[in-house]
Order: sequence, then structure tokens, then C-alpha cells
Amino acid sequence: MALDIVVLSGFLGSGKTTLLIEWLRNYSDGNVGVIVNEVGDIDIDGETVLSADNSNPVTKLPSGCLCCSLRDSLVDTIFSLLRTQSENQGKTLDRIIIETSGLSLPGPIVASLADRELLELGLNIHIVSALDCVNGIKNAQASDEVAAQLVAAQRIVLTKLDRVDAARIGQVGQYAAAINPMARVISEPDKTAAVKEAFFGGIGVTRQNLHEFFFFDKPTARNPHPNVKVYTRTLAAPLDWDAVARWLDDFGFYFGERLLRSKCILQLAGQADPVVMQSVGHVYSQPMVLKGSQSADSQFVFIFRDVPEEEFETLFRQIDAVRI
Ligand SMILES: Nc1nc2c(ncn2[C@@H]2O[C@H](COP(=O)(O)OP(=O)(O)OP(=O)(O)O)[C@@H](O)[C@H]2O)c(=O)[nH]1
Repeated sequence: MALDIVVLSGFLGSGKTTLLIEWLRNYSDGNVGVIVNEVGDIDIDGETVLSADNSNPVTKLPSGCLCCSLRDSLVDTIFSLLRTQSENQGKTLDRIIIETSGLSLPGPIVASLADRELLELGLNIHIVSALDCVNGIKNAQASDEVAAQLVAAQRIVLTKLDRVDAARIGQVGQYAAAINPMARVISEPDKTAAVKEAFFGGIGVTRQNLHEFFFFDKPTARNPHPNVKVYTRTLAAPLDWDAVARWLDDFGFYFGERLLRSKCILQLAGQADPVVMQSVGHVYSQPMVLKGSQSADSQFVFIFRDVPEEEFETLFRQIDAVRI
């Protein structure tokens, strides 16, 4: 049985706890573990979630940031939640939601989930980011952490829609699509419907959701962030698998933490179906064969922080060596 892990991110006060409580109240049945992390010493969020919902086990992580000091504690906490639940109630958790502190970077958190024992359980990782319609753009412009949270997300949920007008909601939605063209932007005033879409949507890629996977809606806001840039490329020639896997490793290693997110559909020599590789930060997930895809070209989307296009282009061009 696979374990779904939802990493719920978003800036301080963006509405993460509100979304989490809404989801727990409507869609959980004692089968969800919740991990709450705050940077400061006072864990208001953990207390709020506990008081709103007592049917699911909630664990409050000690003070500190999940992406910096608490990475080992996270894996221990997940195992301890899984053990406690099955010992006490005989139920198995099928989903764990991690509410990160407003300043955590998703990349290192996902990297710390790449624990051998944990991976053996079969993980589905979902990254959901809350974007507040009142202050969200300002916060993302000012903070690289917030921008990284949006870039890593598969789902960006707009919050506080009731506090702004329709034009503003449209503007924030366009901003989200521009900073992360791969995410689905959920702009839904009904919170119950919004969390259903945000927390249940899987990240598996199929022929049917290929468009969503490469969500190339034409962004209307150009250069949405001063330091974050989205680069896309298409290649016609087939690639050699061993060589392209090495190239991706080197590419990720070179850019390190400046690589925030990537998705690649690779057309390989001698293979009818393309292979999908994706990373949050520079940690790549397992390759996945995309059955029945119509696409004939390899496609690449990379989102970086502080990488000028010339530098990206120089490194990307090294892929020429792995074309057949
Ligand atoms: N009007 C309105 N207020 C909201 C909405 N979502 C959240 N809030 C309010 O915004 C404040 C912050 O919401 P939280 O859900 O605690 O935000 P958070 O992201 O968990 O906050 P931190 O844990 O501090 O990072 C609270 O007062 C919420 O009641 C919304 O959709 N509309």
C-alpha cells in the first residue's frame, strides 16, 4: 500500500492551517497523520489543529525549521506516527500531511523524504502551496523562500479570495501560473471544494494529464520574480538513456540549490514510450514510463533561482553530447 505525503507550504499567515483544518473536517477518518512545524517556540498551529480535529493523530515537531535542523526528525516522526496508529487503533495511516513553517524550503524536505526505508513503503509526494490573494505577490517578490515554495508546488491554492475583488484574484492567479507554469492553480472560493482539489490530486503522470503535467498556459505576467526564472526547451533527436541520466545528475549537481524544480519528458533511443523525470530541488524522482504519449520530442522545464539564461544555456547545450 502506498503512503501519500502532502507537504503543505506557503508563507507565514498565508492560510495553511485553515486549509488543513478544512480538509481534516471534511475528508479524513482517522487515517491521516498530521505533522505541524513552526519556527518559533510557540506552536500555535499544532494546538489549533489539535483543537479542531481529534480523530487523527497530530504530532508537533520541536521548534526549528524542517528544511534545516529537523530533517532527521521528520523521517523518525513519520515512522513513529505509522507505528503508534497501528498499535493503538489497528488502523493504518494512508496519508500524512506535513504543514511546514512559513519559511521552509520544500526541496530539502523532499530530499529528506528520500529515506530508503520510507521509500520502500511506496510514497506519493504531493506539494501544495497556499498563496494569499491579499499579500501573496508582495511576499513572493520579497522572499526567495516563498518563491521556492510556489515553484515546487504541484497545486497552488489561492486563499483569502473573500478579501479581494475578481480582478485581483485574476492577477494573483496569473502570477502563480507565471512563476510555476507546471502547477495547477486552484482559484476556488468554496474552501471545501478547494481543499478537495488540492489535497487529493495525485502527481502521477498519464497520457490524460500530460497537458497538466506540462502546464504551458501562456503566462501573461512576464518575469514574475526578480530572481526566479523558468526555462523551457524542446529537442527532436532521441537521447541515450545512460548518458542522459548522467547528464541530469551532473546538471543538478552543478546548479545545486539554485535548481528549484524540473520536469523532463525524454524520448529515448530504442524505446517506444518516453520517460518522465522530475525533481524538486535537484533530487530526481524515479523515472516513469509515459505509456501512449503522442509527443515525439523531448521536453524540458527548469525553474531556477539566480541563474541567467546564458549560464543555463551553456550547461543545457552539453546535452548535445547525449543525442543519438
Ligand atoms: N478572510 C479570510 N481569512 C483567512 C482565510 N484563510 C486564512 N485566513 C485567516 O488568516 C490568518 C492566518 O491563517 P492561517 O491558516 O493560520 O495561516 P498559516 O499559513 O497557517 O499561518 P502560519 O502558521 O503563521 O504560517 C488567520 O487569521 C485566518 O483566519 C481566508 O480564506 N479568508
